[in-house]
Amino acid sequence: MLTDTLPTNWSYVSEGGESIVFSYKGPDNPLYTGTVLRLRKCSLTNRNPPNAEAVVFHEEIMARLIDPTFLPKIQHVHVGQGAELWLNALAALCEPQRPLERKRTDRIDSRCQNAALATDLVGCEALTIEIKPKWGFLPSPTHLSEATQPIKTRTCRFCMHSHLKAQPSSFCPLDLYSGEECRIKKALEGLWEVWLDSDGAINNFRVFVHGKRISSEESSSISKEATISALLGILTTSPVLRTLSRLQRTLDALDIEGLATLWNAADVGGNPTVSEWHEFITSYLSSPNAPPPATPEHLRYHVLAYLLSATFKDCSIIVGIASRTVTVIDLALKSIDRLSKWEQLDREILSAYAAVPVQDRKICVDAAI
Ligand SMILES: O=P(O)(O)O[C@@H]1[C@@H](OP(=O)(O)O)[C@H](OP(=O)(O)O)[C@H](O)[C@H](OP(=O)(O)O)[C@H]1OP(=O)(O)O
Ligand SMILES: Nc1ncnc2c1ncn2[C@@H]1O[C@H](COP(=O)(O)OP(=O)(O)OP(=O)(O)O)[C@@H](O)[C@H]1O
Repeated sequence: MLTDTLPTNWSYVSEGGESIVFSYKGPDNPLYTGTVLRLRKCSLTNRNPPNAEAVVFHEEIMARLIDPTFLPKIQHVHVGQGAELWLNALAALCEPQRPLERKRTDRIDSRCQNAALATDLVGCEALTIEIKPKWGFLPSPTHLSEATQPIKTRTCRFCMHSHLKAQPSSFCPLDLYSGEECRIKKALEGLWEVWLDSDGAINNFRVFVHGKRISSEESSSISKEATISALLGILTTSPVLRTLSRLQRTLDALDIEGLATLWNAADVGGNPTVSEWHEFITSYLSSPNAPPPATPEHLRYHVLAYLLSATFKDCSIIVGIASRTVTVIDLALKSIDRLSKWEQLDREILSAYAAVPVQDRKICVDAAI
């Protein structure tokens, strides 16, 4: 039980929209040494399932799509007796280290009895880099409307979304996923620039030194050239980015536009059970490049595929510089009730980008087309 450890044994690492993560720094313990603790946060927008379900999804479903060598080991843990007190103490301890914008919106969910322990990917190395690579493909034109087809097949979703958010960036994910050394280098330099310019506010690049996230103001403590060169050597030889873009692409065969046409004609249903996920994965793996036709009777297949694609579009990788390891994190299950949000966001992104004069639009090159 977690409450057998002291809240002070856990040191704040980082957090996302749904979870907050701590690294174990207490006395040697076979259960906790070398692990991080992932706790659920509570906010008005928290839609993720409880951690127990998230662990099953990770261990059973994700492990069928990504070689477990490239995944952290995750296990479910009970917080134990006195959970609320223990979690409140941890919440108070970490508050000074949390980013302001996160403090304003959420906190550790101190009523939650469940948590997850995962392999600590940043605490055991001198230098680790976290990259959120986002969408790694241009959609096939087949299911796009006449209006969006010329735009979506030239500029990638990340570059258009950055325009909508008024966060111009020289980083294009398609460079990072390209498999070509010079393009990956350009992407890494773009990420480095974004890190420096946004002071870490943009979440695509994070740097950890001995398990502590460093701010861009501390960037002089590491060498940019040496770090990019090491990252380049690791990423060009690892299959992880290729796997992620292949999964994203093959699981999103219709684009949200084609999927929306289908769901307007049939009922999407509720969130899948674990056994439905297993059936889906078996069907997908039998012919990943040949999905069923885009007809209402295959809506459920395409919806499940799109949900998984969304997970892979939003995950991150952690690269251990000395260990030369690449590990995929944040493979969180997305809820079916986000479909209409994604359709709406797609419309907003496209309408903002359509207003950019054609000659000023970015041309993103999808190496796999
Ligand atoms: O839609 P996107 O591409 O902005 O992705 C969201 C992410 O935004 P960003 O990567 O900053 O652009 C967003 O990241 P941040 O919270 O901005 O760090 C979340 O990852 C969000 O997923 P969830 O609500 O945590 O399940 C992500 O939402 P989903 O699209 O996965 O629903
Ligand atoms: N196994 C791990 N080892 C070390 N650090 C980790 C590990 N897992 C997550 N982290 C750190 O904690 C942060 C938050 O974790 P995670 O991305 O899983 O949370 P999230 O709330 O689901 O994120 P998002 O809102 O982006 O979906 C990560 O960005 C990473 O910096």
